[in-house]
Amino acid sequence: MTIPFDLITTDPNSSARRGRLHTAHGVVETPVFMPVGTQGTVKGMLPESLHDLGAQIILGNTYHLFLRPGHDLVKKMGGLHRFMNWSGPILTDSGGFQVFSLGKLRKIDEEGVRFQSHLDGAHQILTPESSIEIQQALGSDIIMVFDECIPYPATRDYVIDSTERSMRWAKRCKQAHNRQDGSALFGIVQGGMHEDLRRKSAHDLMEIGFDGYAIGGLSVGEEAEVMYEVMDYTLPELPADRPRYVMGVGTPENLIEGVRRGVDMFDCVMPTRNARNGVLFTSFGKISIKQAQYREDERPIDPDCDCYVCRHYSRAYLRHLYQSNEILSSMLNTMHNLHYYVQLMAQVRQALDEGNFATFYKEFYQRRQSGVV
Ligand SMILES: CNc1nc2cc(C(=O)NN)ccc2[nH]1
Ligand SMILES: [Zn+2]
Repeated sequence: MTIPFDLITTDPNSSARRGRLHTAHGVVETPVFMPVGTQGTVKGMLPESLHDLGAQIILGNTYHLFLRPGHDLVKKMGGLHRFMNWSGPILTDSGGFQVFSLGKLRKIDEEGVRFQSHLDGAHQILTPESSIEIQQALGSDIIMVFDECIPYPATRDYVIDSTERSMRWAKRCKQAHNRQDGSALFGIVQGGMHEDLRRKSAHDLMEIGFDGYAIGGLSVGEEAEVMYEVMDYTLPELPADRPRYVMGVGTPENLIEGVRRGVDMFDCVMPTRNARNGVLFTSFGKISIKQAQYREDERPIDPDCDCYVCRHYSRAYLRHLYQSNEILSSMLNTMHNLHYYVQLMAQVRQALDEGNFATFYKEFYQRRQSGVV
């Protein structure tokens, strides 16, 4: 089944849109932030806690689960939903990004990518067909095509050759995708930071036809302004009645700017990875909890946050846990950061429902002017 996407409203003053995505494991209200669960777990979070803070859909990484424990084992255990006890929708990326950022001695050719596992050096190969097979074995609700996330910077010739190959791979993915399990297949726009190549990639994908469209190849070291430019000229090329997903993005500001330009879905390791490094997101900016200034600070991380952590713990305690390298430090910091990201999107959806996204947008930046309290 194609994933029916209801476009509910488009903001009168911008390209922001409110939508609803129907998946085999439930409905996803958009715009949405998807926590990353790389190895079959959102690090430090119980699935129930994820659900309680408002997470709707999570992301699994094909590269990691393929290497360990193996997609055959996960399938044998009933699929990723059952394996990790997450009953909501799961989107799996195709492995394209990780194989380039983690794999060793990669060799790319028309067939796919040969690499050595970062775990044990074993020689492996990922192809469009095997990536789809792995994602279907995992039981993914939203499957991503296998493509190359082009490094930045790259020569125009490299971008042209790589993007054309990724479009050929996208066609092979569509042919390999078995729709019987109710999963959806999303195409991924590449094209580097070149407007003409991005527009052509979008059109090539629409020729093939997908249930949703992602913008890949961003958040690879480019300036935020370049990221926004790519969104500005790529998003209007995509069909309005299909979900748009920007991969690997981003900071809270990136999410708000993406929403304003018409993005429906985001994923990023920033809230979870920063949490483990003691960096906490708040409505007025970021806090590095290890700083001595928080040693006797009895206030919550964010007075405007109603998460479990902010209702029960002081900055002083969270600093103590971090300094002591306690397991609970990662757990509580992650819970707060994910609550911030997920609730930021809930506030965006509410503003779009109430027709005051413009006011929300202005206030989002005003609160950050005041700086950390
Ligand atoms: C953290 N930055 C970041 N950029 C990404 C790009 C892709 C992509 O183009 N996949 N085909 C995927 C994940 C990403 N994460
Ligand atoms: Zn909080």
